[in-house]
Amino acid sequence: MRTLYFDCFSGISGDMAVGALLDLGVSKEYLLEELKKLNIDEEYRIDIKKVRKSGIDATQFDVILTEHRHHSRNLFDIEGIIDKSDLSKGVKVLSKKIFRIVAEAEAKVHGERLYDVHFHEVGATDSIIDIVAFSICIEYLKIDKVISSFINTGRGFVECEHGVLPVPAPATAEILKGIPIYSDEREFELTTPTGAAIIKAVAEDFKMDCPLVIKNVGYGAGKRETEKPNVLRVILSDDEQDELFLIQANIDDMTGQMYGYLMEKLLNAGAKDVYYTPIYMKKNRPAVILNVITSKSKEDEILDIIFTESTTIGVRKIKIDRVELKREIKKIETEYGEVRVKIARYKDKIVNVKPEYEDLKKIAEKNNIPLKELYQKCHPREM
Ligand SMILES: O=C([S-])c1cc(C(=O)S)c[n+]([C@@H]2O[C@H](COP(=O)(O)O)[C@@H](O)[C@H]2O)c1
Ligand code: NI
Repeated sequence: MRTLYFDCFSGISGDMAVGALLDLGVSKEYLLEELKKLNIDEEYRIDIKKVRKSGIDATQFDVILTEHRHHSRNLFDIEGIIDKSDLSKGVKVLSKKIFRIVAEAEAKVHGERLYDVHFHEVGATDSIIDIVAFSICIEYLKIDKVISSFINTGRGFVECEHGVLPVPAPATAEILKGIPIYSDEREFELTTPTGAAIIKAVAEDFKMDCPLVIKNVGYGAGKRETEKPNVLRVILSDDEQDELFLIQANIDDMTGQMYGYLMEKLLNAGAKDVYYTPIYMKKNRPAVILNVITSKSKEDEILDIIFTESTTIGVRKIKIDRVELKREIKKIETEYGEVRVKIARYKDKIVNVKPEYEDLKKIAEKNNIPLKELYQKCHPREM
């Protein structure tokens, strides 16, 4: 199961949330392509760049309005923009959920009816883009569960269209009802109504202690420069033990080159291993068994290649378990330069050390030294 943990130690805003998911690995091209499906009657451009925040490499997501038409949109207008787009159903549902959370808070804070609420900044194009972009990114990541830390709201006062407001802003405070908040010494707004609505819409739980195995981390940059890193951190954990399968097929009518090509394609697509076993089939026909070890997550791609690049019309699938030694790759200096070695440990004891073939191959060709000599000379015992 894929779990995403929002570490809101520096609050959360719309652009930080999008920046963090991009930094985690959402395709920028995919996001920009999907956003084209949103027809907003205002010119804008999107700026996505890597920045350094207190030494941390983070992604900054910025919506820059290239024309300044003042928009006063209400929930009905915004739902219309989203519904008329060609965005996926999931993105539309989540985007409208986030906007409704803000609208309900606005209505409560100002004593208005829901559809009479006119958003201030959140109704502006940049906030619409932030919210829809976040929905696109979270769908792209195929997340099963979202957990968040307590929310650092910041403190002090903030100036906005309303005038000067206490932090958390009234709308933010309304949205964060029931959600654990805190503030540190930083005297400014760390969590905005958009950021609060986003985390409220997606997080199933809020806790500071969240044991998980980190698969990947992303950092979304906040605008302000502060001594503490003004970033939103997202942590992806994927506890799905990727099941392994042995896929087999008996083949007797392919040429050697075709077998070679098929093996290369399968390995390049991420098969854990590919090998052929010679057999004799009915009527003593010489043939091979194609053996492909693949993880479940790669299975579809592997099957595509087998059925398009081989002559087989059927495969056998056997679920297998595998016991693997802990491995690490270390770079070490040798007289010929840097060589990577693969180190395998069994019960914390090094049981195998092997220089990386590609590195030795480069050295052999560059220095005109026989490869076998390099394996002997560069064997880790002497390294
Ligand atoms: O846009 C809305 S609805 C809004 C409401 C309030 C209230 O507290 S009421 C405050 N603000 C302030 O505007 C900026 C931008 O907020 P985003 O959520 O659009 O990033 C921020 O300072 C809010 O406190 C907006
Ligand atoms: Ni307001």
